[in-house]
Amino acid sequence: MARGRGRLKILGRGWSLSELSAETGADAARSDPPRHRAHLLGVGVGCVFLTGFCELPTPSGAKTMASPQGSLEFGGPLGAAALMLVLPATMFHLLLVARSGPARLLGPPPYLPGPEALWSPRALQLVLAWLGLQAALYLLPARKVAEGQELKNKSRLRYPINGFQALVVTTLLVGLGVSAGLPLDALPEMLLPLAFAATLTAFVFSLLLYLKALVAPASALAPGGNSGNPIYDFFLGRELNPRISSFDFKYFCELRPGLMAWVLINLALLLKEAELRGSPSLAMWLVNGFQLLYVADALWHEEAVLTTMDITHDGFGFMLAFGDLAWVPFTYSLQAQFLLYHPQPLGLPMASVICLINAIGYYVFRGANSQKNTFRKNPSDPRVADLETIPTATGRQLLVSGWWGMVRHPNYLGDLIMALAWSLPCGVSHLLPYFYLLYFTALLVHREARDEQQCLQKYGLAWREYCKRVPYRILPYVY
Ligand SMILES: NC(=O)C1=CN([C@@H]2O[C@H](COP(=O)(O)OP(=O)(O)OC[C@H]3O[C@@H](n4cnc5c(N)ncnc54)[C@H](OP(=O)(O)O)[C@@H]3O)[C@@H](O)[C@H]2O)C=CC1
Ligand SMILES: CC(C)=CCC[C@@H](C)[C@H]1CC=C2C3=C(CC[C@@]21C)[C@@]1(C)CC[C@H](O)C(C)(C)[C@@H]1CC3
Repeated sequence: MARGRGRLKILGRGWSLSELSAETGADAARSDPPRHRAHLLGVGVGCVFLTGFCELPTPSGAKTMASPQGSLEFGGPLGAAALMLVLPATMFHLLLVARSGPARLLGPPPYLPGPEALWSPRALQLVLAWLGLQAALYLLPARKVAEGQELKNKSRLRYPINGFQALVVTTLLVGLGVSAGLPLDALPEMLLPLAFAATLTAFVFSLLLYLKALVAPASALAPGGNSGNPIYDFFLGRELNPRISSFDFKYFCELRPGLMAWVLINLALLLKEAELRGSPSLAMWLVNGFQLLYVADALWHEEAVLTTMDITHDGFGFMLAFGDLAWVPFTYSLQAQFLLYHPQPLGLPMASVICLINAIGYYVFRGANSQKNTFRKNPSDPRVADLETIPTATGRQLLVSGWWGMVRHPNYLGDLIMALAWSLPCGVSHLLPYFYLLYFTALLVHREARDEQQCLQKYGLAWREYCKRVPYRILPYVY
């Protein structure tokens, strides 16, 4: 099947963009008996179980703390262990299925990749070089230094606000690289080994973070993630704001390497499509444009991330390290991956409707997030001073009109509307491009429940009053 200058080659169990017809080592590896890989998986699972479920004593010198909820989140150690296997497995499943002919979300993967298809020293070098570049940009002088929320010891950490600047410099560097012959269009063929290298990096990084937390003072530990169970604590993360000098690992990872890698992968998929079919499709343009807007917006409003529960409440462990470094770039680019292998016709009228849906979603998302951030920074700011509020015993107030009087999480609603707009350009013939919408709904429903729990603890009766005044959580009159 040949179109444009490039060629899509069917590999029987999947699609390859390779121009070479010779069977590569990776291809050959696919015919390995799955028995061997099942054995390896078994050994991996065994290790996790051995180290985590024997209720090992708390590592010497470690300070343990009960979760403020009194119970463990994410299903405790068993849930955490399951998630540590299921999340990477899901990511690899999606990467394999997106390039397969049938592209069935719920079917089996087209083949089980062998070690040769996953492991590539070059991919690991690329991942480490990318992290190094982003770390260097993080250290550049910032236009502003922001203070985080007050910590247990009453101090506040300082954070550089130069994420957008890093995005601009990265764009310039990538542009220069591509015009000098950097083969960005080779990236789509490397997604599997890159995702594996990113997962490995996240795992090793989480291990180092876990060890670092053993010597951290008690005041530096997160409210969750310090149960004493190594599996659970490794997953959730023990230290709240792990740093070396002024370099904050969690803040760095949350916004920069993963989000920027996501749009870079999208761009590589767009370039590859242009090479194969003469020009990128309208659907590919929309997906690239919408997601670039989302990432640029996050970096432009970088300071706002300092009030999210990831920064203020959650420790930095495998969940966030893997989420930031591997899950975001390799699964959030799923729609663009799908479109490269399954081109979808999209007319202008439908494209306009989809743009409108994305614009509505963005309007709600940005409006709600900015209203809360403005209010939290300065309640007498003229843009929010007229809004109705409920006082709380902590001295802080809760908004009960404006966006936050419509539902208790209007920002989630806007985000979900955008998620729908990102899937629609992929048509309705496959469920696969709607994975993000389904996963994101589950993530936000769970996140909303965690946040409610935390707010109830923080604000007590005032929160109950807020729930009475604003009865719906995310979708008015439905949920
Ligand atoms: N794309 C992705 O993968 C993800 C995106 N997101 C997005 O990140 C953004 C941030 O989400 P998240 O950190 O979960 O939570 P929110 O930004 O919704 O923050 C929740 C906090 O806001 C404060 N708050 C709640 N209600 C009120 C009110 N009525 N008045 C004033 N303050 C209130 C409380 O904190 P306090 O009172 O202490 O200020 C509460 O803990 C969202 O837009 C979400 O959609 C989130 C997760 C994943
Ligand atoms: C399934 C899994 C591995 C879970 C880990 C969850 C993480 C992927 C997400 C937790 C909170 C996130 C946020 C964003 C990206 C996804 C993660 C890391 C975010 C940076 C996306 C851009 C937004 O504008 C945001 C800055 C508000 C947002 C913050 C939370």
